[in-house]
Amino acid sequence: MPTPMAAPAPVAAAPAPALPHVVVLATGGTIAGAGASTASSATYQAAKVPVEQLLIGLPELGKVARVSGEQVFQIASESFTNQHLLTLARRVQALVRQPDVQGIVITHGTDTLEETGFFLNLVVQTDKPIVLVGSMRPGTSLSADGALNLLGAVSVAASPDSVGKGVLVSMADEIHTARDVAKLVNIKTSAFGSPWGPLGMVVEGKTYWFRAPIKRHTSASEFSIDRIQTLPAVDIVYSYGNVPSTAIDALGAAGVQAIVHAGTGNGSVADRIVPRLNDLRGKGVVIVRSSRIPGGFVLRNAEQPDDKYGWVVAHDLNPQKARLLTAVALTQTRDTRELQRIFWEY
Ligand SMILES: NC(=O)C[C@H](N)C(=O)O
Repeated sequence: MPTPMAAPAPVAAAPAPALPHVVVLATGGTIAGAGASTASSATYQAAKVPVEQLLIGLPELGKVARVSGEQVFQIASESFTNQHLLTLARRVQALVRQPDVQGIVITHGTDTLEETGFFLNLVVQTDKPIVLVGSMRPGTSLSADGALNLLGAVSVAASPDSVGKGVLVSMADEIHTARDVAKLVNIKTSAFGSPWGPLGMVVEGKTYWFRAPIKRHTSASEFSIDRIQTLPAVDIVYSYGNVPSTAIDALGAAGVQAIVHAGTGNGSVADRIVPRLNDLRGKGVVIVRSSRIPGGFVLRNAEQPDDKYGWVVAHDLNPQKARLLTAVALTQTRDTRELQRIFWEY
């Protein structure tokens, strides 16, 4: 007769690990937009839907994180100012200092999303994930992209694998470093790209990584929002055939601290513009030579004798990112060698 088997000892179910707490900071944009009909995919009002509604409409978020929301602004991103950047960075810095917060998601209009992301990458001191996300279609549209993008961004912010990778941008299933990414296409939902490729992908709430950022950011940055009260005036002039010096002269008269020249090709500068920039350089204005071409990078002392003129080159940063790095760097130094070191390192 077989001996009866002892009844298995009851196994106490291991308590499920607590989901990470991710704070969604909402700033507006199309991801909070509303159109008149489901056919309105490009005609709509941005910055209409409050953060509570965005989160309630996406119960799937509860499977990847404990999510709380906060409305920081409700604006279209083309209307962001330096003051908005400073206010947002201070709020993000305060939140990442809280031990009960594991990650931050920022919903943002796509038009200047890359600028805000890069600014935060430079000045927020943390290893915790900070992820920016937007959408190209309002939530009222057929095939709206915001909900899946938001779920992806919260998943990235909640993932331990995102720790220490700096500020990220999650759009259309891709994960980019905010340092590299730019809006390259309008209208299409695959609007964002990085000249050196995305870092990874987020699919069904799981992240897949293929590379990591090499440039200095967040906790390895020498800059801190705690030490920045205001940003100095730094503006961009765009170059093209037949370009006059009108814009440069006006910026000089307005007293800007630095001019980012969005040059043609390898940051080339028209012969009649060079002396105008050097006049301003002589008065202490910092000149940063960048390029209007997405991809590639500006070589020092190619096209123009940067050493002789005391100009700085923007490396591979697009003009709008070069503006931000110049402004942040100018809060610490006006020395052009130091500024150039900063452009190589960030
Ligand atoms: N797709 C968008 O979000 C565009 C909008 N104009 C914004 O940047 O706020």
